[in-house]
Amino acid sequence: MAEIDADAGMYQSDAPEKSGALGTAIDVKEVTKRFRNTLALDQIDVSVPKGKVFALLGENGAGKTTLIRILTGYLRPDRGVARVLDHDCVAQSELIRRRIGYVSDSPAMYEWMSASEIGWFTSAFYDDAFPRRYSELINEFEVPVGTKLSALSKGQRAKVALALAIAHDPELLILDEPTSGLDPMVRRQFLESMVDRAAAGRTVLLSSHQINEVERVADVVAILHAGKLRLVQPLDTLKHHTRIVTATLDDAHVYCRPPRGDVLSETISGRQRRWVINGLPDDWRNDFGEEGGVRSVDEVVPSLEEIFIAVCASKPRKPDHAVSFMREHQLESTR
Ligand SMILES: Nc1ncnc2c1ncn2[C@@H]1O[C@H](COP(=O)(O)OP(=O)(O)OP(=O)(O)O)[C@@H](O)[C@H]1O
Repeated sequence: MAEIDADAGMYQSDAPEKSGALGTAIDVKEVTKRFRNTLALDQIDVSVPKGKVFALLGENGAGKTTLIRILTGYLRPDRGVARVLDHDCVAQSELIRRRIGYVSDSPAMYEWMSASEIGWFTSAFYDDAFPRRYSELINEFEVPVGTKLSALSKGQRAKVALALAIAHDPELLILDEPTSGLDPMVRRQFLESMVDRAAAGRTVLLSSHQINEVERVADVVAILHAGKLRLVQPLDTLKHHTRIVTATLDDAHVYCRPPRGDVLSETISGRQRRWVINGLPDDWRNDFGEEGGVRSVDEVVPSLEEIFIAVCASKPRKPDHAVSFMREHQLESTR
């Protein structure tokens, strides 16, 4: 059972123990981070259930890397609490880094080592199975093992960073733009392996600009916009309950109220009104039943990219209009 907190507009669960059968991998409460004049993160509240591929989307500068750096203990929040695998991200960052796999958007590695040497070096920090898994991954990715990292291509280096992050079979894998630099075949292979990881109960946090790829693999999607978390929803729910509704009016100058639901964006063009609406009720057409001057209405299923653009193109709204937030991955209406 869950309900909407009318003041905060956020989805609140009254049964946190039910938040995913496997528990919670990431729990962030009211996290705020400022760099001088930039509010990089503004009261972020999010919880990621274990066993899910969680995609973090946002424009350049939205705050994705800042959030990831807080989760991995490389940055302290100014306010709020972040926990990963039940450890505090400030006080227990060492523990967290042992238990997770992390690939940053610009992985720093010992350039003078070869792929096999860096695998051997890193294996000292992990279990006995690390060298075997690392070597399997490196072979699968077809990375030359004896060449110095400095002499590898960008894509080959990305593959080494990924193999190092995955080889200890972490409970949580955090990836900041993981597929940039990878060729299409490896990208596909890699993303499919993320789905397999989630099916095996592992959790994956994926920050990416490749929205079409995210759409193929994510269970839950979060959209950050200008430091605010604007939307968190299971992808199925988001796609099932978000529509582009277009109304054609008799007169271009008449006001037309949008149908019920959370209006992510509104576009006015001559006699046409176009809304991207999350949480559109099935009987939305009734909203225009008694409306004079509406000639026709139509609905289209948007792609994730269209939803993303609608969220990011609209002006930031106050928290009381924030789209539903889930603490368990079951669908609950936001209305
Ligand atoms: N160390 C820093 N010092 C000052 N400002 C910073 C610092 N790190 C991040 N910022 C600012 O915080 C905001 C969020 O940056 P962040 O790197 O988290 O965005 P992002 O969503 O990861 O962007 P991108 O998709 O371009 O990687 C930006 O305005 C950025 O300029």
